[in-house]
Amino acid sequence: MSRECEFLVIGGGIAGVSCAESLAICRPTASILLLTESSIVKSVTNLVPVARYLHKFDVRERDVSEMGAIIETLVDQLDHINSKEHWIRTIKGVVIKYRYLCLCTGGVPKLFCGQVLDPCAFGIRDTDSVLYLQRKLAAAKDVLILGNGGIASELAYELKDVNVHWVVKDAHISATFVDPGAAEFFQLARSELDAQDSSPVTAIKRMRYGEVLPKEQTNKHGAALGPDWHRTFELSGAAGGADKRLPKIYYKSRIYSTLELPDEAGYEVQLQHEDGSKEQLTCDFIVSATGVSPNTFYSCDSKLKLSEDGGILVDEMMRTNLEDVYAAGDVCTANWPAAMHWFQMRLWTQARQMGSMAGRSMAAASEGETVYQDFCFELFGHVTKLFGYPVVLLGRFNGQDLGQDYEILVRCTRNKEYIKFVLQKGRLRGAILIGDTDLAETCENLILNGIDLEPYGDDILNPDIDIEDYFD
Ligand SMILES: Cc1cc2nc3c(=O)[nH]c(=O)nc-3n(C[C@H](O)[C@H](O)[C@H](O)COP(=O)(O)OP(=O)(O)OC[C@H]3O[C@@H](n4cnc5c(N)ncnc54)[C@H](O)[C@@H]3O)c2cc1C
Ligand SMILES: NC(=O)C1=CN([C@@H]2O[C@H](COP(=O)(O)OP(=O)(O)OC[C@H]3O[C@@H](n4cnc5c(N)ncnc54)[C@H](OP(=O)(O)O)[C@@H]3O)[C@@H](O)[C@H]2O)C=CC1
Repeated sequence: MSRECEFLVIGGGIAGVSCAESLAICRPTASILLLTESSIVKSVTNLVPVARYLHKFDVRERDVSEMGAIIETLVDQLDHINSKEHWIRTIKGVVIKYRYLCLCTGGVPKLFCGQVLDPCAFGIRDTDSVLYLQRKLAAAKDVLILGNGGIASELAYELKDVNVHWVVKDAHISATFVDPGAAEFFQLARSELDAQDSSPVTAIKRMRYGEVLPKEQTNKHGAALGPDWHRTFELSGAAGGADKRLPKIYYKSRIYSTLELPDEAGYEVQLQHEDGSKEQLTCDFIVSATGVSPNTFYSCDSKLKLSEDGGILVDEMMRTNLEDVYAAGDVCTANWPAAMHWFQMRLWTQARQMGSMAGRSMAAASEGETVYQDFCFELFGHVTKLFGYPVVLLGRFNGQDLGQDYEILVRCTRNKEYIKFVLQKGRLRGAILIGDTDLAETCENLILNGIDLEPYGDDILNPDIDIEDYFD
């Protein structure tokens, strides 16, 4: 069987859907085909500006058949690309000729034990993997969570009726997103508010995953989960007792070895601490929340250039090294001269921005027009929720790539807000805003305009001075 289209987009995650939607806007009469493994696709909805270039949005799950009249869809799996002759073949043997191809095949969990299937460890990516976690949890008393990023930070405090052993290689929690000060702010808030038996009151309304649960037969290899996914699933263990316990955190530690115990008694895990000492614990299983590897499990007639992290290298127009082949989202690695305030992180926002950029870029190429890179790639911005608090991360919020040559200014009000400014030569280079600070737009302006803040000294974060009025 064979098909033909002008634009072929692979992947029904945020990147693929944003790419197809942007093509449908730019080239409404062209034939656009979205090929995806799972019949549930994700798209952005309720886009709300938090600042001029920073948005928060919900992610909607819908059946691929609801994609609209302009975008054709096919549920199947990409198997092989023939870039010279401009066709691909799917696992089911369908050959699709294309003029332009965009690869948005996302990522897979990067396990600490490599990609080898290990019965004691698994990662979380899609609905399937959470259902697996749920089943394992039902009989578990002790769970080890390895990693210090988004998933570990969410899971460590969300599991109920189970002893959580959280192993992090840093000296503080949630190191991917925050600094030690903010980590302490979260931990204090968590223990104090848990003790009062109330959660921090923050209501960012977002769609919860599973509101549209994939049908059993189409459930495999779906797109990545996202905000609030853990609230949709009952994640309770079998330890009984107190409903929620604080996790036991092992700082500056790594897994040294694992050993399966007889009679399904779980695993004996040896941790190695930074000082070389070892510690032993027993757990039922390990959640390896140790990052993402780009998903490029398909063959190609010519070599796709990959970066060290396995991502498909793309230029500022989202073009790969192969003619008329583009890539976007978690599967790609940005390979253009980075703007002063932007860097890549595998996040929803960037999957959406890259997908849209790829769509615009392919549409322009098809009409012989020139487009320029979107302004969103000038400034890193991430809006999320951690430990119940709204979090905005801007620019080089943790001093990324600034070496030692920067200062930080912090304002913290216990259980309410944590504000950190990263300043270099008097200019704001990044910010962490936790709580309802209303400072996102001001910080965005200060970073982009590069205003010299030296004359204001520490007053810049003086609670009695309204810096919003000062600079807006
Ligand atoms: C548990 C979890 C929580 C997260 N929370 C947040 C958050 O709060 N905020 C945030 O910004 N980011 C979050 N992320 C990250 C975010 O979800 C991803 O960065 C984003 O979804 C990536 O989108 P994508 O379209 O590139 O990839 P994916 O969402 O992985 O989509 C890839 C698509 O490609 C399809 N596919 C793969 N291979 C093939 C093939 N060979 N043939 C056909 N189709 C194929 C898949 O079925 C899927 O539809 C979270 C991730 C996880 C796992
Ligand atoms: N709220 C949000 O925005 C959320 C975002 N996500 C996103 O989903 C994706 C997957 O999340 P996640 O798996 O948490 O990935 P992250 O990239 O967020 O975090 C991975 C963590 O694991 C650490 N790590 C890597 N390898 C090892 C190892 N062998 N042993 C111990 N620690 C290790 C990393 O340290 P180091 O960085 O030093 O290598 C890092 O702290 C990410 O793109 C993440 O950004 C997920 C959940 C929530």
